[in-house]
Amino acid sequence: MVDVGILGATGAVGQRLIQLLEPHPEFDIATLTASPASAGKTYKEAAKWRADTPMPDSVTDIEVTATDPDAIGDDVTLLFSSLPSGVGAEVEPDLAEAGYVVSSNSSNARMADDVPLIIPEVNADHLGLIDVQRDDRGWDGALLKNPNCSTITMVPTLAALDQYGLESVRVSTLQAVSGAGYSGVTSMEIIDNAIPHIGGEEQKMESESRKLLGEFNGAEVVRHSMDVAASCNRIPTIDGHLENVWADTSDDVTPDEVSAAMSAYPSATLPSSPERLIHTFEEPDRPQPRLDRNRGDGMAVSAGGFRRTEGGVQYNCLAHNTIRGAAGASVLNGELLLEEGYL
Ligand SMILES: NC(=O)C1=CN([C@@H]2O[C@H](COP(=O)(O)OP(=O)(O)OC[C@H]3O[C@@H](n4cnc5c(N)ncnc54)[C@H](OP(=O)(O)O)[C@@H]3O)[C@@H](O)[C@H]2O)C=CC1
Ligand SMILES: N[C@@H](CC(=O)OP(=O)(O)O)C(=O)O
Repeated sequence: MVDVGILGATGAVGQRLIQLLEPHPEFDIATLTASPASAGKTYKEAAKWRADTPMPDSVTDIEVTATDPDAIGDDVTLLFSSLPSGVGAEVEPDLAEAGYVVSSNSSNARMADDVPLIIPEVNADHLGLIDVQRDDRGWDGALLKNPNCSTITMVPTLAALDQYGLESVRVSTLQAVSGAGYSGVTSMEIIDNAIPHIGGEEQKMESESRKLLGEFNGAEVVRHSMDVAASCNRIPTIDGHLENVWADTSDDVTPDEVSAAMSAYPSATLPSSPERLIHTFEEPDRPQPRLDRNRGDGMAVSAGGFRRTEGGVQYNCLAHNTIRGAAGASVLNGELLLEEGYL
């Protein structure tokens, strides 16, 4: 078993990380960190537990530490980070320099040239960028990232379509409130409403998807040439981001071929990867957040509503934003690091 720590363990994503790591076959939770206000308290004193399963007994009496290299034990090799991005930008490089391998969910440094941005089923080979990073920065540890939750939902479906020559992608999202965190959107703002703006989200979808589907040539990731434009919207669902995608391809492709290609797209064999990565539906009104977000224990992507367009195909896709889109994505990346010998 590998001793691991969770940075930002008291937050919404931190609690999901505890849910996923407590029963994990390869990882043992050894350290929990949070802000200076929580340091020194037991986890049950520091965390307002809001997850949908009880707080595991094994973490209740762990003393929460500060989030800095001196406060984290030497027995820990892997850190899962769910810090606010400003805090992540300050402390994650120090932790990697101090020898820890950091699998981070926070948005800072996702687009840095020597930081791998990984979805294991899509671009596991980009992990080789860690060797470039260690050479460049002289680190014994490492920093890798999972993408933004809306990007993770769409990219596996695009990866399945790329064989037909992806040229252009247009996407409009309907995002759940959990993506904004517990205090992110008030009930007065979102009930009986939809908010057609999520700061920075569109730019993240446009840039991260081209890095994820790019080619790693041993030195850098050459971005995919497709053109991506996004429009992001908040709606009053709790979990599960639904997205309407228009993808234009250089080759002619039928809706049936697209559905078959997504359905056949291979999953990985890591402990947290779902048996089937993309579930496809024939029913035109699926996937739906409430019905489909928990497929594959929240780690699968769903797609449906396939329709021919002038330049390619239109479809809808969905994933659980705080599992596949956040905590589960970081855990999967940790499993990949272990399998590939980076721990
Ligand atoms: N992949 C994705 O798309 C998603 C990513 N996220 C990202 O994950 C991160 C966490 O989000 P979420 O869990 O909702 O946030 P929360 O606000 O719920 O939790 C933040 C955590 O960080 C800790 N923290 C706050 N300030 C500091 C500090 N100065 N030093 C150390 N620790 C600090 C908090 O500790 P304390 O309790 O002591 O304040 C808490 O544990 C964010 O970067 C968010 O953008 C979130 C959802 C989806
Ligand atoms: N912005 C996302 C969640 C998030 O925190 O994304 P990021 O990890 O890119 O900051 C949402 O609101 O649903």
